[in-house]
Amino acid sequence: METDSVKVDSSLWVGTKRYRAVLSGWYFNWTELDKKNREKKTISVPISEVVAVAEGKAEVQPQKRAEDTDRDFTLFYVNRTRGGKRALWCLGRTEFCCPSRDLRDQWVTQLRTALKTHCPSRPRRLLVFVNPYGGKKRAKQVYRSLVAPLFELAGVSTHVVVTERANQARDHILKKDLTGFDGVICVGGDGMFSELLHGVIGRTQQEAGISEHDPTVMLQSCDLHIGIIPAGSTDCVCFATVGVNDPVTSALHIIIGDSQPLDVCSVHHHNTLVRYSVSLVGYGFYGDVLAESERLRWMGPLRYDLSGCLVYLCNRSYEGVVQYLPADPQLSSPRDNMRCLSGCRVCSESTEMLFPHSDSCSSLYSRQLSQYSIGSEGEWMSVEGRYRCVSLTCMSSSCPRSPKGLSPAAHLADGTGDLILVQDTDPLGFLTYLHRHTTSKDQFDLPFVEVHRVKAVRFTLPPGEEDDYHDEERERQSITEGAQGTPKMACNSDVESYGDGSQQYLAAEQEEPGMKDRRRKRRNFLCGLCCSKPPAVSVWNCDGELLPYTEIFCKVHGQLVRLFARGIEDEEGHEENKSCKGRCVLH
Ligand SMILES: Nc1ncnc2c1ncn2[C@@H]1O[C@H](COP(=O)(O)OP(=O)(O)OP(=O)(O)O)[C@@H](O)[C@H]1O
Repeated sequence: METDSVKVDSSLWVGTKRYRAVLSGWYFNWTELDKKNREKKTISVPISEVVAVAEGKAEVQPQKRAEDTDRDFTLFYVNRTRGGKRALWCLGRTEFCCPSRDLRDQWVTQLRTALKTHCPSRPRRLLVFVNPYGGKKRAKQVYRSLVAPLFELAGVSTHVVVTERANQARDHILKKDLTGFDGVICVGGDGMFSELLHGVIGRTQQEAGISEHDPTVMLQSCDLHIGIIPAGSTDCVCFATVGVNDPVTSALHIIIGDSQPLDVCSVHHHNTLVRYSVSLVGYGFYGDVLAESERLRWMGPLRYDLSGCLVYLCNRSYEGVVQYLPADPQLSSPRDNMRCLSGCRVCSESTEMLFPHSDSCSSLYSRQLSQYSIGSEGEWMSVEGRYRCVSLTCMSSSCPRSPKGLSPAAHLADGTGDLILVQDTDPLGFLTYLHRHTTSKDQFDLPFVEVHRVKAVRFTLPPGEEDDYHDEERERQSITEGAQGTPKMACNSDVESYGDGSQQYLAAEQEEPGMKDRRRKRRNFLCGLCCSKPPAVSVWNCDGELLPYTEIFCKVHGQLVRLFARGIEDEEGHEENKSCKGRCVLH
């Protein structure tokens, strides 16, 4: 213990037990004392994980009760419990009784001062978007009963918008005055997160005067943090960045101002930005499953299982040419078994490479790295084949069903993505590949699977296939046009312009009728169990949205956005782990 930094040290009572309490440096500790003043068990709470300090015997809403007994104060803090194998966070609460009122006041003042000093980056004001129709339609209730009371307790003020239409949150962030907000929060699923992601990135580029349509441009990193309160039917981004899908855990990460940088992949078709992705850009199996599940939307979350089975039974594979720009293999590899956990060493070293000129990156190591990166983009590789699926992911994409995820050793913030190529194989082989996502077996240890750590990927159709593709696309478009007039595709005429800079392909409400037709058409396009003519092309699944293009260019933008999260804590609930020597410089 650093005795010179001790702020307060006194005896306190918790219930009938006497403790020695010490506030020193970054920690508040209380140690039980027996009748002979011998020290027993110590409880230690980092100041960074203190949620609030209240005078008297206080309780969190909705049973709020604040008895201002002269000599008591209540400490609220992050407490870890077990939710299966994962660490859930809940609100810890301890009432302390001091020998005098003066001492109580001294404790409260010093604890609050320590909070201000050690936690300057906590959010004070948040813009919250609640999707009342996401998941099981419980988002409003989840927010009201589990999250809002915690924000109030911690003194975080909020402006809450209950959305009335798709893309309202994105448009709000792109167009409205956000002065004074420290972050934007979604209460919903991955679709809502994607809205916030597009809004925050678009707005930042708009303010920086950067064109998002230029696939070669270096995008500006976003300062406005994004928080996710999971309340959707798919909450993969939350699971992969926090480790659990639990509204209280997420709310506590937001309150204490955790900050997790996140790589984002931009997807372009020629010179048009199509979408941003953080978890999956997938062609073949994953695209077909999404297309089929859209058709079965009326079934609710069950549709994913059914469409997965149907598409698996269809046994399809597709031709494609995949070009990729490999990442530096000396830093990490998708098969090195280094899971990206909280405080990840690979991510923190990558920060120095991604931002070599920032103040925190002036080490000799970073200067060498920046020399390495300048003018040495690396050589593009090219492979052509017939694939069951082609997937690019910027994170492990773990979820409750697949705790290891699509690429178990992928990193959240190293500026790379993992490209997984599953060549055409027999149905049993492909089933083995899929099944291994749910077991501890290595899904890449199969002869028909390749995985590469990459910075960019380009997908095109082989020369002969293009004609088939254009025939199918023309056929689809003529049907769409017949019903709707001009088809809604991400061409320049569909691009909305905001102010002087940012342009985004605005997907949902405008595009919805056209997309619906294309999806309706895909009922034929998806062949069923006994198709006479298998389709020549699949469709891209980009974080749960169908893309209207087959030929795309994807580029990974390192640490483009920041989430109120800290990555997955290891099984012991500690930040230090095999791949991390300490708290990451990113946090
Ligand atoms: N008020 C609203 N009405 C209709 N759609 C909305 C509304 N608010 C948001 N949305 C859209 O609903 C979609 C799904 O929402 P969300 O991700 O919260 O739930 P989900 O259940 O996980 O989604 P999915 O049904 O795709 O699995 C989002 O893409 C979002 O754009």
